Amino acid sequence: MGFRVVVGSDDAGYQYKQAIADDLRNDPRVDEVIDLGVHEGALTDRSYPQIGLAAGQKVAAGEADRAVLVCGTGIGMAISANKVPGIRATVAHDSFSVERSILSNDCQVLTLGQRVIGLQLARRLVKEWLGYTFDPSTPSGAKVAVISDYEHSC
Ligand SMILES: O=C[C@H](O)[C@H](O)COP(=O)(O)O
Repeated sequence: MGFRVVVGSDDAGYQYKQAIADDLRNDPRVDEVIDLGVHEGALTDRSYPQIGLAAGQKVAAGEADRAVLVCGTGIGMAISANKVPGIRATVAHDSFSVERSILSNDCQVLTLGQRVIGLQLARRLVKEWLGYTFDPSTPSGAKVAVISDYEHSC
């Protein structure tokens, strides 16, 4: 079974979100692309907090496996998605960080900054990101479990 991937952006990340959504729809590893907007790419009343929170909720509810979110820097999307219990989101603009975000940290959410990196790098990073799967039996699994246990205790 393939990935169900949420995509989302604010106005500042709209063009990259559209390109990444197209790539995902053509990727055989992806079963479903869920586009939470924004859909216009012009000024809207929804910005990174609304989209980041909605994406996090979708993943936390089990309605999607992962999310890739784009804003100007990736920072606001990461902060917003991380407010949803159970979500581990990070901005990552290089291959190694993208790899470790899955293999070390089991992040379900990758965020990118349209004002920070080029489009072709962003597209390549998403492609690489889909190739990694977290293994909870590795030493990293115990570390991520500390975070999950803390959340459950709150
Ligand atoms: O992290 C926030 C994003 O970069 C956003 O796209 C731009 O935010 P701003 O308009 O508040 O600078």
